[in-house]
Amino acid sequence: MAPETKSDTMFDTLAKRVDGMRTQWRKGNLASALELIDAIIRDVQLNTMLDTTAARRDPRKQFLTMLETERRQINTEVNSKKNDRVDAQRNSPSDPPADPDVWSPPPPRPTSAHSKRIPEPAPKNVKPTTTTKGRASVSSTTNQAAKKKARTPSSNEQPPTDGDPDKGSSENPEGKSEFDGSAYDSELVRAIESTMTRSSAQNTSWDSIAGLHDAKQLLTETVILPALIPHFFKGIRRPWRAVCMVGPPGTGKTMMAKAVSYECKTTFFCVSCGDLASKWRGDAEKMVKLLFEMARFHAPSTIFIDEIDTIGSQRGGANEHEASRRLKAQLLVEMDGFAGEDSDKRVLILAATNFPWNLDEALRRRFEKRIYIPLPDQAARRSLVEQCMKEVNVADDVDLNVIAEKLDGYSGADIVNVCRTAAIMILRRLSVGRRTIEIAMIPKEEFDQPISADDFEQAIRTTSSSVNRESLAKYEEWINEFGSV
Ligand SMILES: Nc1ncnc2c1ncn2[C@@H]1O[C@H](COP(=O)(O)OP(=O)(O)OP(=O)(O)O)[C@@H](O)[C@H]1O
Repeated sequence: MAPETKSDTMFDTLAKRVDGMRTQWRKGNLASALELIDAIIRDVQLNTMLDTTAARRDPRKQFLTMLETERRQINTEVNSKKNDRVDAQRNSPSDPPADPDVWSPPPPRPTSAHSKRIPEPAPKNVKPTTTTKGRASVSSTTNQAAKKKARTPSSNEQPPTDGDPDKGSSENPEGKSEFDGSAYDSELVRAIESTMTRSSAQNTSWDSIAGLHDAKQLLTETVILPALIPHFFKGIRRPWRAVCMVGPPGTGKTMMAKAVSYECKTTFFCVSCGDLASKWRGDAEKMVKLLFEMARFHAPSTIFIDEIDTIGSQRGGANEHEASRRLKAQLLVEMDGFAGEDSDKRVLILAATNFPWNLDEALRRRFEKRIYIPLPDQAARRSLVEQCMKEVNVADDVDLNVIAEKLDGYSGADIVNVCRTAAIMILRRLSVGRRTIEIAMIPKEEFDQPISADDFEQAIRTTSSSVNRESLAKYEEWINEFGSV
């Protein structure tokens, strides 16, 4: 039997998540099933690990196709439920209207019918599933949705006209807004949809990020305060709309973007430019347009563009592909276009790059704020180790200040890695001289032995920092020249 690879393990984990999603689906928790499947699709799309060998490429693609087909089926169920509800309301006018903000679970269905309709998970040897093209729509439960609901026209009012800002949208019977993507290929709408996380599903808070006080302060001024005291952020004090985070890999740039979205309760769109530039090469320009359109529709929104350097690298170079050129041009147009919009349609762009020196000059200028997300300092390292170890026993002889000192030069992601390694050292110790079955028989309490200073020592020795020290000087040089805080 072939040895298990990392991508096998990953497929297994994904299969478990698919099972969880299907359980929600079976129970009729469609909103929750949709959120779960969105997250799975996004992770599969982002997870290049699943693509590491040519042999895996097809299963991954088929897995995605299968997920997308299921996603459409759930959406169809959502829509048919809405229609049922409308019909029911029409037929019994004396009934009080259902509260649109309250999700009422549908009656349970016979399991047999469902097990027939929902295909069994087969992520490892997925059978190809045919995709259907058609109109796709995106639902969201943002604050904006509630605002839109408040101004829903009555049935005898005219639908929005060309000049209406809600053009391209429609209201469903629950009062939640739906983005009408009929002008675009449904594949594109689905791709953007899978990058979107509803505000209620965000779970990264400021407190979960160790250190980075300056960056947090700037982003608080940029996004959180303008939402709280809009009267102050007018005219010359208008809030910043585009911030670029620059720094070594694994320092928390993505976490910062998620936390901003969480703290501000905005709809979060997370796109990787690597994906835009490669997977959607022919359509990347349209993708950018659609992304901004959807973000405006679901405003307040945060668009997080990772690896901005791969799309925004120096223009006009000999290697610049025509498609990349058009993609960049579209991004510039969109960024200019939304700059003057009112606060009701707030869309914040947060970008991240590990290679700021590759950024196109015009694009660099559009990011009004360019901030450095450095390696964690001593206090941040200590706090991160403490945070990582809060679920496990740490021996009294462990001095977290000493550990933090030894981790100088490590990124946040490296530190998490070291802590995980230290935390499983106990398993390595207990495994010595034992067969697998004997390890399985070890009483649970034995695993609860505290993690010792020696465990940390070994973990640090075997886990190197992923950050190249020479590159640190380069970041500092760039930020001194182009930084804006
Ligand atoms: N300051 C931090 N506080 C807490 N956790 C952190 C911090 N920095 C990094 N991490 C950990 O590292 C992981 C990776 O962080 P993240 O993806 O935000 O880094 P990044 O800067 O966006 O990396 P890249 O540039 O490679 O995309 C996080 O999931 C988290 O576990």
